[in-house]
Amino acid sequence: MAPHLVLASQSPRRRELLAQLGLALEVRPAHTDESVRPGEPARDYVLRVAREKARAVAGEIVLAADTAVVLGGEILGKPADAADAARMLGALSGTRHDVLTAVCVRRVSGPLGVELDAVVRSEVRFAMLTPAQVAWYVATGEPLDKAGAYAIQGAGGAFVEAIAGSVSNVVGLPLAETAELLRRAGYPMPWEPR
Ligand SMILES: Cc1cn([C@H]2C[C@H](O)[C@@H](COP(=O)(O)OP(=O)(O)OP(=O)(O)O)O2)c(=O)[nH]c1=O
Repeated sequence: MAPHLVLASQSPRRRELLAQLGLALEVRPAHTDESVRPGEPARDYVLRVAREKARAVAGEIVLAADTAVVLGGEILGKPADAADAARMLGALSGTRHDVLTAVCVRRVSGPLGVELDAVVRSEVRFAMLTPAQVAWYVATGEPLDKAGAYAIQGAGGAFVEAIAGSVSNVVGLPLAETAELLRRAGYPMPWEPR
């Protein structure tokens, strides 16, 4: 029988991405402080937060992730409010940014205790946005719970001119790398022979 898999995330996107693989899991959101430390590089930040989320929740195998949009070294997390969302979208307009997602898989039971992680980077090129586009998009409410104030899988997809790298990574969970971490942690992936 497959070990009990816990997703330490409140994000419906992450749950849906794992559901695409047909994995049975339980959701137990982790409530951790997501503030950036002064001078903390983006890579270190997402990795630290993903590890903290994975360590905050009990389970046989615990999976957690953290996503940040990085624009010229500045980490854009989830916007504080509508004005902050408009500011972020204005900054992303007509330029390229990175999306970093850190994934942490923890297996704590028995002698097989392991903690595995990966940081995946995708590059996104945004169209030049008009003030009307920004105002309309912020009013949809979609940006408010998204890193960098947009959702590539939603209406925000209309602003994305090009992407290099993993699409699922931008949505919040890089599926290829996540499957590999789970496999390495001893989770039987559905395509492996029994
Ligand atoms: C850039 C981008 C981000 N996002 C989302 C993914 C994440 O849910 C969110 C980034 O916030 P996170 O803090 O990584 O995740 P979360 O607070 O939603 O969930 P939890 O901490 O419980 O795991 O932004 C999209 O859905 N689409 C996008 O295109």
